[in-house]
Amino acid sequence: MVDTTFSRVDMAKYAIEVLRKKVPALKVKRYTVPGIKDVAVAAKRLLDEGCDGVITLGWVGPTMTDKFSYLAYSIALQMLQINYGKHIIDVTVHEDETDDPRKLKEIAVQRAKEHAENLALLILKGPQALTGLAGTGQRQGWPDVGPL
Ligand SMILES: Cc1nc2c(=O)[nH]c(=O)nc-2n(C[C@H](O)[C@H](O)[C@H](O)CO)c1C
Repeated sequence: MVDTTFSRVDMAKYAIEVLRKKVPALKVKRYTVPGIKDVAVAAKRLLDEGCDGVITLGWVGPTMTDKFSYLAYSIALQMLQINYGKHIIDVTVHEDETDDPRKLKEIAVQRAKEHAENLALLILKGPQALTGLAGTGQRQGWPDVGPL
């Protein structure tokens, strides 16, 4: 699990909490860096140390500079997961998703928890772990939108 000091919510705390409760056998390593542009190398180091997958907990500020940083970060994570053949679940909260700070925290907590479970399932049960939910309009942090 890689998180940042830039983030305004300690998402890793909630992700670890849910994993401890639901999959206590899973061993979690945590690596905290200053910001999203420092995350890719941390994720690479965790994979080099033998982790089966990584969840990244990023926070993107509201300015255009922040958004460009996110683009660079996101491309780096895509390249890394392709090169390693292991999942890197990119949990990102965009600070402008809502103007309400309480709602923003709720989004961050919920997104981190739900994706931590997704990664745990993919690691422990493999490619069909989420197949039962395919096409169901799942959203993390916001209410699910449901199937059409
Ligand atoms: C502009 C900017 N925006 C963000 C952001 O939205 N989210 C984030 O986590 N970090 C940001 N940073 C910091 C960089 O990611 C990085 O930590 C520094 O450039 C040091 O390498 C920067 C510099």
